[in-house]
Amino acid sequence: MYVYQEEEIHQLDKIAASNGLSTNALMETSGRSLYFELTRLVSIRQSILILAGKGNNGGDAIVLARYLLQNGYQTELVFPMGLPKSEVAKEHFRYYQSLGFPYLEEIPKKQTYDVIIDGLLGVGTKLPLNDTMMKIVSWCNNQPSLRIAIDLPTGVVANFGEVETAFQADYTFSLHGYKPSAFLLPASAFYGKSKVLDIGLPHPSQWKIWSEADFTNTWKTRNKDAHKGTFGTGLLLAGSDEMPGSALLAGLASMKIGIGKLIIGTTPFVASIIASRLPEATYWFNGLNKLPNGDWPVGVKGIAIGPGLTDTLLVEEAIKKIWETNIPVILDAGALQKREYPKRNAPTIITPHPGEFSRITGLTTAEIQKNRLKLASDYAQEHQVIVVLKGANTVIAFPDGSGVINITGNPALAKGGSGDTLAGMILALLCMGENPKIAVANAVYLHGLCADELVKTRNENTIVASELSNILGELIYTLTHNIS
Ligand SMILES: NC(=O)C1=CN([C@@H]2O[C@H](COP(=O)(O)OP(=O)(O)OC[C@H]3O[C@@H](n4cnc5c(N)ncnc54)[C@H](O)[C@@H]3O)[C@@H](O)[C@H]2O)[C@H](O)CC1
Ligand SMILES: [K+]
Repeated sequence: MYVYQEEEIHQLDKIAASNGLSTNALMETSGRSLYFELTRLVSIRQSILILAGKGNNGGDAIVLARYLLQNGYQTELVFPMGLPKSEVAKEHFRYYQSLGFPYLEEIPKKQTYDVIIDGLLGVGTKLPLNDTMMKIVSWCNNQPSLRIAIDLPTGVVANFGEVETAFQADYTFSLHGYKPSAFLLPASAFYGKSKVLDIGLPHPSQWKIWSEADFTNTWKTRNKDAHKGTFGTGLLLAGSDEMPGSALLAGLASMKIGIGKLIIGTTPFVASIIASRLPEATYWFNGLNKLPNGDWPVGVKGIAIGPGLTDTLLVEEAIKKIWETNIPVILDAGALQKREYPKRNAPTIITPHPGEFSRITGLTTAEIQKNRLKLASDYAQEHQVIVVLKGANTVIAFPDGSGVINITGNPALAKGGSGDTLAGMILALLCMGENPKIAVANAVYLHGLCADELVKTRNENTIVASELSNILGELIYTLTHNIS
């Protein structure tokens, strides 16, 4: 499941056309795929209104209308913005007319329809919508009909989350791949259920949705001759006297996901509180104070620093020392500041929520939320770090420009401690020897999936972060017990 920005779709069409697969052919495939998808939702007795715009989104709608009419569906094709203007849509319109099929230029508003198809605007949308378009969209949204959007709901742009008014779709059938706005609020709320239709183009996209198959294909089972050293030693610098639980939550998550050995660098007070709940970890008293002197526990394969840490000066001193090593590091919570990152031969992973990303970048959270993919990706490439931008549909951007969108998770995660848990999960998978991209993607995926599993039987308000780690075992078992 890949994600494409507007420019990438236009580029792919151009390349296909110059190599012999015309846009006309792609439009035919799009309309035909839409027809087959639609017949799974709509019966032949239902009335269908198809709204076609002047561009290629309207062209897809014309092809769809032809297939529906050829197969006996009660279909009305309307061009409320005027007749097709794009050359390819014109070609399909000519063919449509040659078959004697009818069309209208105004919506017959006295009638109601079982289904309304939105083929008004697609990836060529420029906001704002003009008045006529606004009125049409509002009219559609007030109809009792099932609403289906072609490629994206009119009023939503492909790349960003901004929306004023948009077609409120029940279903959106996206062509070739998802568009970023399907994962960016408020736009994503207009998509309804979305599904990608294959139209025969290749997939050069660097951005994908992390799926269950991605998880199961990459999850490694433990070898029979494994010992605790096989699964790495992690150093967790976390927890302060005011926030002792952060160290516990991150530590629990690390151990329950499978790390071999965990050393928690924290205060004696925090250790005395949490050790009885996490006796499997070892404790390095005042590790944060000792680290700047170069006093290291041996054999550490990964470091997470920040959960529950408040002493910024101490954290910064520790980070300076960490920069001298080639140990993978996760900077979370109290370790997230505006900073430069030195060149190292090990991944640096930052895990900000939008507020923290705002602190790091100087952008407002509203700016960040509208454009999460691009901003995370720009930062990752500029600073050569892995950015885990948390929130609904966590975005993971890699330094090479590629990225992953996670679609597991729900509002149960909007609670203190869930970030600590995620940091612990990432630390463990890194230490267990996983490739950093996969480690981060799988940790984010599992973290969300734990919450999805819990809300199957529980109210989302009532779930606390430690419960995520508690169900990891069963969840991973269910996902992987068929893997040989
Ligand atoms: N590879 C693929 O995925 C394919 C997708 N196809 C479909 O083509 C559209 C994109 O078509 P394009 O002609 O580039 O853009 P649109 O149809 O979205 O609209 C362009 C048209 O609309 C005018 N316009 C833009 N904004 C507004 C506005 N706010 N108000 C009024 N009018 C507006 C603009 O000036 C143009 O005239 C894609 O989404 C798919 O549906 C193809 O089938 C080929 C393969
Ligand atoms: K549309």
